[in-house]
Amino acid sequence: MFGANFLQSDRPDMIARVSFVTPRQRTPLRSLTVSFILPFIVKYGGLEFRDIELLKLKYKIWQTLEKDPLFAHNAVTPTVEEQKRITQLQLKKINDYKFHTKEMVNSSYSRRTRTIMTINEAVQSLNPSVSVKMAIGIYLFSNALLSLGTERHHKFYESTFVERETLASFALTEIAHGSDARLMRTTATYDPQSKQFVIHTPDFEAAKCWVGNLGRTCTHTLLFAQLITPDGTNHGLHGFLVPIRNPETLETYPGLIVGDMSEKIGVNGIDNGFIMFNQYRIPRENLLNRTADVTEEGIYESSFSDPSKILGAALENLSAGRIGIMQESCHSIASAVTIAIRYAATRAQFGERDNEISLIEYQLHQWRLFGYVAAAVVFRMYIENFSRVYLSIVEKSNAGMKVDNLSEAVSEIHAMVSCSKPLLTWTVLSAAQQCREACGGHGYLKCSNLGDIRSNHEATVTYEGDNNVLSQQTGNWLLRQFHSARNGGTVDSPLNTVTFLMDWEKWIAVRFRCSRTDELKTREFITTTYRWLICYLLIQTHEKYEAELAKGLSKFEARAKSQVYKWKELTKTYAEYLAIIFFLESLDKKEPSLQPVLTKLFCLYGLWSLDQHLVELYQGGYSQGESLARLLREAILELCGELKGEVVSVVDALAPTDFVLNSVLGKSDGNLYQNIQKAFFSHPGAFERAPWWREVVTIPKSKI
Ligand SMILES: Cc1cc2nc3c(=O)[nH]c(=O)nc-3n(C[C@H](O)[C@H](O)[C@H](O)COP(=O)(O)OP(=O)(O)OC[C@H]3O[C@@H](n4cnc5c(N)ncnc54)[C@H](O)[C@@H]3O)c2cc1C
Repeated sequence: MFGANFLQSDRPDMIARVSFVTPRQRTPLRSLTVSFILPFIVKYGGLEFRDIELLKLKYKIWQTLEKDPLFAHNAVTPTVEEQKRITQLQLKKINDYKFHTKEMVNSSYSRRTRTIMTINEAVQSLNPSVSVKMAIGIYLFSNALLSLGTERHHKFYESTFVERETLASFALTEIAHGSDARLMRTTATYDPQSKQFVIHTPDFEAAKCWVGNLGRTCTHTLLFAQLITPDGTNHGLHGFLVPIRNPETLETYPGLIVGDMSEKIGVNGIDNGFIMFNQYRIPRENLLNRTADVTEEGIYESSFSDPSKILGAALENLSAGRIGIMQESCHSIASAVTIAIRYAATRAQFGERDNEISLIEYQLHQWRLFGYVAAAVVFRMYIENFSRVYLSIVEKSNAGMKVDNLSEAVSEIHAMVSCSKPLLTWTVLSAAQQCREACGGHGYLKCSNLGDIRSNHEATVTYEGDNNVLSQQTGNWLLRQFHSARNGGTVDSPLNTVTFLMDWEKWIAVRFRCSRTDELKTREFITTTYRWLICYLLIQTHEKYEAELAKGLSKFEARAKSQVYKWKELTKTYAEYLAIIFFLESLDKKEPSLQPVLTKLFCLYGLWSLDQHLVELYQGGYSQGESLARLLREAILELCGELKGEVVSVVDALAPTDFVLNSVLGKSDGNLYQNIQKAFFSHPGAFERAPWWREVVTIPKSKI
């Protein structure tokens, strides 16, 4: 049995033998290696033994939903309205299945969150719209109630997270302001007479928009508005719990103009909406008041009595959603490369003397795809390892336990997430495109699923922080650390990601000295080169920024003028370095038999990524002459060749079940052409005369 189906293997007698399937053999892919794959999935799929329960949960969800007709795949894209209806019904059904058991609800923060992430991942790979609906409408909202609200909001937490009776939304973005949240113009003015907040939208430019679940379905929203007290003081953006619709009729309340944003270029199951408030009143208690409150009389009070808890809460709100996006991205890239690699293993084109060979035999095809397979593996282990670290810090902080250097850890995690979400989401987007092209014309079929994977993933580069804007925050943090190290101060890096900057002079003095490709295919070469690159880009970015300031520009202008080739390159490089070091930490804990293939994948990812930085490596004098570029590229091609025999098993270990993968080109049975034929022949109306034929033919006039 392949990949994800291993829990129900029907061939326990299979022998571990990683073989390469040529079209001549056309052995079903199914016959490869169970005993190789089983430990590979359990261990290498980012799952330690103690996570087996989560893995079982994921399969339970997939198997349950596969049997439910509501989750059957459509051969034809339904209308936008129908997609919204099905998505909402699917969400309701998932809630009814109660995958979120009572035990899970009452478990530790870390356990609970990892279970939620597992449920979300399982659902995302089937219908991303449902998982986004769930992530915003249930998890983000209930998390925000816990971290920004107090006891008085607990009943909403119960009805959303536990009972699943409330579906919410998250309203921050406005028509005229998205990335720059400070300038949002929706106001919440306190009225001491009625003890209510009056929410108001001054004009259409201040209408909240893009709000997922708002267009048709949510009953409440978590609204961010400028809090204004009766003395006219604006206290900045605060979170409010705002009722939107009658839960029994789904009619919007008077005082609101709510609309659906119509068709998007992906995730059309989500009803993104816009809203304008006309002096709309909500009770004073609906302010989420953990960090600040307004008294009945209208006095603003800030309650930063326990800063460590507040920081922990802030960390959770900022980062948890983005970590969720990264986990979902790991699933999307795994599905995309599974389809393309299985296709490449079974599809043959050209050859000498009529001996056709599989696409996977072509070096060009390997080079196009294997880097993304390596990225899929490295990212999964990175995010798994990083989530663990992150959740344990938040858990300790929320439990009031002492966390060393909490505020520094919060800043470091924020910097890490702010560049990693861009790296992962962008890489997955280009992987989906490359995989689509690697499957040729058949990849363009809807039933390949590559188009849906690509379009549904695309919005992740924009939401929860536009990638280009978000990653600038990483640059701020990195430059601060570098500035301190350069001036003899300390580097605040409790997670140890840039402690090496304390020795920046040592790292920047390193020079390329290799003469054989073997020397490049090592963790030492890859990590050392990345450290050199980060130091070099820090110096370059710092100097550029200082030069712009020296010209008389403001800090804002100087920062804007230092983005291209400097700041942006720096944050991307740091994100790749993070993936590498977190992967290596996990690798060392894996079973020895898995380490050779994982090491090859690691080296391929590292060198494939460094290939994109050759300009800086030469520009900064890390190497002179042709040998660095030549050896690096030779090493990449060697690794592609070395991985050719193992890559099918690697994607089998990454792949979800066939039902979830939902691709005619990527089925695990390897019967590519039979599966395409089945899809063509079963397509509704495939063999029928066009129903509109009369409109297009010219009937010859009778000559009689
Ligand atoms: C499918 C989807 C779902 C969404 N769901 C929600 C939701 O539920 N709730 C919600 O509140 N919002 C939601 N959003 C909105 C989303 O969060 C915003 O679109 C995002 O924050 C970017 O803001 P913007 O669209 O205003 O882009 P802008 O901020 O206007 O950016 C436009 C472009 O300008 C660039 N740019 C901006 N500033 C700079 C700068 N300083 N330097 C260089 N370049 C810059 C950006 O990189 C971007 O490419 C959703 C969006 C989408 C697409």
